[in-house]
Amino acid sequence: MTLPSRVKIVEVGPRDGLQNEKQVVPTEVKIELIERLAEAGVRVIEATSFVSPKWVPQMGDNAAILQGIKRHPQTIYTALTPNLQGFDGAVQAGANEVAIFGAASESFSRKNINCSIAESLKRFEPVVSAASALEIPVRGYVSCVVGCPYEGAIAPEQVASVAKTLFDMGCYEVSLGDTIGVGNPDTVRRMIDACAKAIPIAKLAGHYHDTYGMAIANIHASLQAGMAVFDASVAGLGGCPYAKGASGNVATEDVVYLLDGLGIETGIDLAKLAAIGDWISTALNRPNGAKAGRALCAKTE
Ligand SMILES: CC(C)(COP(=O)([O-])OP(=O)([O-])OC[C@H]1O[C@@H](n2cnc3c(N)ncnc32)[C@H](O)[C@@H]1OP(=O)([O-])[O-])[C@@H](O)C(=O)NCCC(=O)NCCSC(=O)C[C@@](C)(O)CC(=O)[O-]
Repeated sequence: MTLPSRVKIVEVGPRDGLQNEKQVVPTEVKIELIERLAEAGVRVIEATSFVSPKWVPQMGDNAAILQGIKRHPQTIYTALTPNLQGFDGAVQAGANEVAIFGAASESFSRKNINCSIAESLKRFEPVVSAASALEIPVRGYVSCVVGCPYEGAIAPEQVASVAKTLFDMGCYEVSLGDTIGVGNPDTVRRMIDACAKAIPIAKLAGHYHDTYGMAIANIHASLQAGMAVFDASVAGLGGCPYAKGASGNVATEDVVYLLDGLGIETGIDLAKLAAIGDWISTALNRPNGAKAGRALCAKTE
């Protein structure tokens, strides 16, 4: 299979990355992060989530973020919305796009959004209808697409079934989340192949956490399967509250380095991205999780 000539990167650092930070990250820092990412050429940024602040206090400043950012005219600013309450908040604050998030594991669904998979899918229906009435695109997520911290291995057919339900409901794209980063090129490829039987591969995205250092290899395997949309987090921000020692999403710098090397366009300026990763890591007082970012910054010191 020939690799795609262009890949869409969905930057999830401001949401998926920061939601796990123990310390409260000042709203101004989040806003600066989002603005700098857009300035570096990132065209889709998951800026925040409209979830219960009791569940995820770090995202409690969601409206202030969306209302406070200086917007780049070509960048889409998205937000997670688990229900109508979240959707209404996101729309009022000016989200260009929203995302609903389900799981392929019953136990994870209950821990994450306090309901079964079937209940979650029912709860998403009115969100998709309301979004469709306002012509707001909806993205779908499926978590635990390879493994679950509570249930172990997850069958590819189970992932495909949830992904297809989200797609049929009206999600324009379904992002497949290896939430705890246990996938390898083989298991990820089998999972993608099962999903691609149900949904066109062009409508699927890869969302790989890098807990065991497999994310870049999984992205390469996904490119070979024909996937051309990947979620990533600058500086590899994030972690998983359900897996001890888990690291965050694959670092955006590492993904762009790979794609640049393969001659695949992203529109993102890698040098600027590396500088952002260095800055946010310092601001959060945490190690920079981007290997390519660290190497590039070391060269300019
Ligand atoms: C889904 C709920 C809300 C259900 O939570 P619940 O407690 O079952 O909800 P409820 O409807 O019974 O409401 C309880 C309270 O929450 C409030 N509430 C209800 N909805 C909202 C809302 N939208 N915004 C703000 N507040 C809300 C509601 O108003 C009420 O407030 P009270 O009357 O007690 O004061 C909760 O479980 C929740 O917020 N979960 C969020 C979990 C989360 O954000 N997880 C991380 C994101 S998913 C992820 O990271 C995976 C992903 C996407 O990256 C892919 C991957 O890597 O796998």
